[in-house]
Amino acid sequence: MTKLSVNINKIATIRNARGAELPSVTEAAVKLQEFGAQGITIHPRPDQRHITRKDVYDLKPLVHTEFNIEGNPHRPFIDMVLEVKPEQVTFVPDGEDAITSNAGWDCEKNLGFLKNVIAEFKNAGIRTSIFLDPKPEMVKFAKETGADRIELYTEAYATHYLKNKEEAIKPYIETALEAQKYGLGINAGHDLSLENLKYFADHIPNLLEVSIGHALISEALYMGLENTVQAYLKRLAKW
Ligand SMILES: CC(=O)[C@@H](O)[C@H](O)COP(=O)(O)O
Ligand SMILES: NCC(=O)COP(=O)(O)O
Repeated sequence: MTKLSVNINKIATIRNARGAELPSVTEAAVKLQEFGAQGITIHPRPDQRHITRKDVYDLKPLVHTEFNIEGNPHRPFIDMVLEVKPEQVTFVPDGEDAITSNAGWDCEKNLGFLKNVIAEFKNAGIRTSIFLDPKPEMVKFAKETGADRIELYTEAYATHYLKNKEEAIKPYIETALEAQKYGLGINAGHDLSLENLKYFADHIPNLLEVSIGHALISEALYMGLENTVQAYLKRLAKW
């Protein structure tokens, strides 16, 4: 089964436009779980442009599904996540000024760094995942870091899906098979949508979790959050 973890960054983006509590990030997390979301993902960025540090702490007691915190493991991020103790932390090598995440890790170059960081989270009993481009040759280094899972960075798949979905999915299947060989769990995310999700989920073996935010929250403007979550769950169903 592939779990749907809803990324609520965009709820915080709208809230922050007015600086008050509308819409409420915590209420959205509660409702999304009622509507069937099997996890809540947040990606607090150093400039707190959407999710704030306060949100991270406020959400913790309200997420009874799976709490996934994503981010670049700088010291303040590491300390905060160790204190909050989510079920999963996902490391993303994003620059502070990046509009959104735009690359996976070079695990070979950053091997020592990632090993140390992952060891800290292992000691705390928090599952670790590392954001990875669809490059099969990177998987063996991802394994060496000690991570439990990889998160496939699906931006390239989403971009090329409409032009040639068979070609677009190929490197993802190859990377997933390599990850399976090394005993790594497989997550995926970035720009997945109602349109492109089913094909992805049907072709990636043992896809454990997708985290989806931008498209899901956008689609919910027209369909409502409950209908949208249900529509995503249907795309992931295997019957
Ligand atoms: C790692 C990833 O792909 C998502 O977390 C994405 O980066 C969302 O972040 P933003 O909402 O800041 O674009
Ligand atoms: N890890 C990916 C994520 O959380 C959501 O990415 P997006 O759907 O907002 O592009």
